[in-house]
Parts: sequence; C-alpha cells; structure tokens
Amino acid sequence: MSVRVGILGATGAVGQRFIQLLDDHETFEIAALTASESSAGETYRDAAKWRVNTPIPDAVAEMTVGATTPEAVPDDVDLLFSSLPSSVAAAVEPDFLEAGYVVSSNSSNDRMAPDVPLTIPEINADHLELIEVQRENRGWDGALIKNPNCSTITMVPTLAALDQFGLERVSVSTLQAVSGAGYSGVTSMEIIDNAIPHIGGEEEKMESESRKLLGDFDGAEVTLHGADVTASCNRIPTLDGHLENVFADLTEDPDAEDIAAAMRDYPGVDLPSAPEQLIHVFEDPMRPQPRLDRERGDGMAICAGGIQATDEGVKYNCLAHNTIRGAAGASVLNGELLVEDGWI
Ligand SMILES: NC(=O)C1=CN([C@@H]2O[C@H](COP(=O)(O)OP(=O)(O)OC[C@H]3O[C@@H](n4cnc5c(N)ncnc54)[C@H](OP(=O)(O)O)[C@@H]3O)[C@@H](O)[C@H]2O)C=CC1
Ligand SMILES: N[C@@H](CC(=O)OP(=O)(O)O)C(=O)O
Repeated sequence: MSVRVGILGATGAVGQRFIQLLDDHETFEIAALTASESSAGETYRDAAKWRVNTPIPDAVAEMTVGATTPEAVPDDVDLLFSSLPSSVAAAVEPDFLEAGYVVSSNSSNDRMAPDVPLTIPEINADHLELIEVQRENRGWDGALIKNPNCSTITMVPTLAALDQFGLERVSVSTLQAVSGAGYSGVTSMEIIDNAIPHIGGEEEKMESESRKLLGDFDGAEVTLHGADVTASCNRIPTLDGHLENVFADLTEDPDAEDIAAAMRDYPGVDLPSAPEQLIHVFEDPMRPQPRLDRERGDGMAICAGGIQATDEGVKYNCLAHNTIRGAAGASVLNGELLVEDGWI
C-alpha cells in the first residue's frame, strides 16, 4: 500500500528531518511540500537551507514548494505531516482539517485539547479513538493527531514502565540540545561556554503533556494521570539529544534491578519506524550520553541509565534524539499508526 503524504513547513529544521525519514519509506510517498509565501513557487533545493547530514533526495530537490493552504495541496494527498511554528499551525491546521485532510502534527498548539489525541504509539495508541469525538465536536471530516514535546517524549516511556510500581510524583531536570530551539534559536555567543536555565513554556508542557499521555481513555475522554510532575528545563551546548535527570516517587518499593527490567521489557510496537527495543537500559553509570547514544534505534529509541533506588522510589537519567524521536520521527510513527488502525 502506498500513501501519498504532504509536509507543511517542509523547509524548516523539522521539515528537513521529515524528508530524510520519509525517503524510501515503505508506505509513504512524498507528494506535496509547503512553506511560507517567501518560499512558495521555488524548487525545494532553492527554498530550503538544507542542514541534515544526508543529501536532499533527488526526487524532492526539484519539487516545487507550495503555499501552506489546502488549495495548494493536491486532493489525492492522504496524510499531512505538520511542522509549522505553533502560532502558524494554530491558524492554518483547521483549514486543512475542514478540507478533510488527516494531519499528524508536531506543533504544540492543541496538544492538550480534550478532543485531540496526543499519542506515542508504544504508550497510548488507544487514545487515537478520540478522533471520533473530535469529528463529532468539530464537524470536520479530517482528523488532527499530535505528538508530544521533545523533552516530554524522552521521559514518558520510562514513566510508563514505572507506573506498575505506583507512580506518585515526578521531578525532572533537563539538559536540552540547541537544535530544539531551531537553527537560529540560540546564538553561538549565548550558548558556547554556557548553559541557560530557562526554556520558555517547556516546563509547563512537560508537566501537562506527560499526564495526558499516561492518562486513561474511556472512549469519550482522557483522565489525566494522577502523578504530580514538576520540571526544570535547561539549554546546554549539545547539538542533538535531550538528556534528563528524573526523580520519581513510587508507592511500591522495587529495587534497581526490578526497575531496569521493567524499562528493558517495556513492549514496543510493530510499525515501520518503531525501534526493535523501545528503552535501552545502560549499566555503565556514565551513560547515556547525547553524542554516543542519541542515534540508538535510528534515533527512535529511548535510553535510560544511572538507575538507583531511593527512599522515595527511583532516580535515573534518560535520553532521546530530539529532532527524530522528539519531533519528525514521532509524527511519522503516528502516521504509521493511523494507517495501521485504518484511519487512512
Ligand atoms: N527543532 C526541534 O527540535 C523541534 C521543533 N518542534 C516544533 O516544530 C515546529 C517547527 O520547528 P522548526 O522546524 O525548528 O522551525 P523552522 O523555523 O526551522 O521551520 C518553520 C517552517 O514553517 C514555515 N513557515 C514559517 N512561517 C510560515 C507561515 N506564516 N506560513 C507557512 N509556513 C510558514 C517555514 O517556511 P520558510 O522556510 O518559507 O520560512 C518552515 O518551513 C515548531 O512548532 C517547533 O516548536 C518540535 C520539537 C522539536
Ligand atoms: N522546546 C523544545 C523544542 C520544541 O519546539 O518543542 P515543542 O514541540 O513543544 O514546541 C526545545 O527547545 O528543545
């Protein structure tokens, strides 16, 4: 089966990752690319400042970039991936949904909307059924599905593995790569020889999105997970890969080996972009490290290490590639789930 896909915001940092990940994809075929008015009408090669570590696929390089409007996207496109700035996405995604498109979006707008599935296929694939509620509420034929924030998706699979021990409270401190801020987001003068102890809006996203992802869906609504989550988000001068220090309070008293086994054994899914092993657990207390470990599972795995039982529960570190598992790869995996579950 071949599914024709479009990418909204195709020239950006995340848009380029989409193109890299979709090149030679077994199901998806790139059929439309959009960006801002200033890029529309140009070939992709001219419009994109290509910064990914593989060449622009030949078939994509000569495609013409369209404006980000439903009229500019061919009718036979079945699925759109969206990587627009969230303010732009909030304004234009509804136009595509009203026009009947299915949109797998990486942008942060509407992630917490009660009728929008916020999904990680390995964690809460059942939330996809919220699409029925969404269509009834909004009266559109299309469907909007979101993947979480990159720091949130790094931590949540490990929390899902801990939930069997009674997850009560989570404190997390992040060390986030500069690519998360976009190519021009943090200047070299700001970040070299430095660390910045604040990333606007990031803490609130980790605190709310993680509870929705771990929440229960009863067929009509998602009840947020009861754990209290508090986050502190910091920018450091790594290029890719968010590292996080997590402290979790548990009602039960597992030892470090029980916790490592729960993470190691957490089940994956059988989708083309899913890693064979979802959580890679390291025994070496010096791992995971961004430079050494972010490419695990082609950038789709979650890494965990430094697991130590505490009086309250556990402390450990986790890591994921922020522009692959944390952005474009997460949207592609959600697109694969939409196909698998028959929404496309
Ligand atoms: N970078 C990362 O690691 C992550 C980013 N994200 C999120 O993904 C989204 C994209 O991020 P990123 O790729 O870094 O951003 P970029 O700024 O690199 O790219 C933005 C894209 O949107 C297009 N665009 C900008 N303004 C408009 C407009 N008014 N109308 C139509 N298209 C427009 C740009 O086109 P043009 O080239 O023509 O300007 C470009 O294609 C954001 O919501 C971001 O928060 C999420 C997780 C991680
Ligand atoms: N805020 C993230 C990247 C990002 O854009 O997140 P979101 O998808 O929630 O907007 C970072 O700086 O690393």
